[in-house]
Amino acid sequence: MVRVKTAPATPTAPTAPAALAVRDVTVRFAGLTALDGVSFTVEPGSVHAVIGPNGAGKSTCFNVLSGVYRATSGAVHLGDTELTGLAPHQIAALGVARTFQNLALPPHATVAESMLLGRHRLTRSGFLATGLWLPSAAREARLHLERVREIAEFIGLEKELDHPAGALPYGKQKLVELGRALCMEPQVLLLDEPVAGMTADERRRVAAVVAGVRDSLGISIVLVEHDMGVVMRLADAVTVLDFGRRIAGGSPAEVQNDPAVVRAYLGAQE
Ligand SMILES: Nc1ncnc2c1ncn2[C@@H]1O[C@H](COP(=O)(O)OP(=O)(O)OP(=O)(O)O)[C@@H](O)[C@H]1O
Repeated sequence: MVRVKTAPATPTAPTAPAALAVRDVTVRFAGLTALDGVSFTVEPGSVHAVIGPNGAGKSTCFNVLSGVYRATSGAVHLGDTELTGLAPHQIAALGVARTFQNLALPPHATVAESMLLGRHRLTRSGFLATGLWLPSAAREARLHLERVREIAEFIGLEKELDHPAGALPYGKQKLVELGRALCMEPQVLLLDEPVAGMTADERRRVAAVVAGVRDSLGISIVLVEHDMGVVMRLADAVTVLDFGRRIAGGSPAEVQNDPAVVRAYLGAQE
């Protein structure tokens, strides 16, 4: 008998704004439990911060959401679509875009070119059509560039579109990185310490852009961030981790006054 192998169904992105649900996720590295049965839900169109002292498991959580780490157990869903175990590019294609803590911009590319990289998965024309400069490819390239321009305006970088991204001040380079992620037209944006290493002015500017992404574009944001000022001002909900466990969750005001959170942070200072 000939057996016909059926390909596993390709997951499809939810069409309506969907919640990102993290359910009972555990990650173990050779004897160390970096995340221990962590659950939380990122509501559509909200900023959800994941905080905690050093080594609490924030980066591990971020890496599970973006597909860099595979959960030992538990599941992550975007709406009805399961993300657990998918590769980073598949998760990105389903509408979950990330930025990097360290800059990941190509060294000589302009701001426009760097942001265009984010359009890659939305590009229909193949390399051949683009290389031969066929009218359909030219039309498509124009549309993508228009969108890049709109997003650059949104994040306040329209004047720098033709500048080499690598020559911009650090704060603006981080905005280009955010712009590149927005160019993917995500439903969820994962931000890994977006204001780390910035001046007070740069921090304010990035915080305003992130608030705009939520308020004007309706994109959900998962924010892993050490800067409590930014977290408290921006977040709609906060999940607090300590030693890989979720020790508290709620509004910024609720977690700020939670004795378990105060203990975890005071303990971390000892
Ligand atoms: N790839 C890995 N291999 C082994 N252990 C790891 C790995 N990644 C993280 N860990 C360990 O898992 C625990 C959680 O680390 P993680 O980096 O997620 O914490 P964090 O909250 O992001 O810390 P920080 O605020 O210092 O960045 C730590 O004990 C860390 O040493």
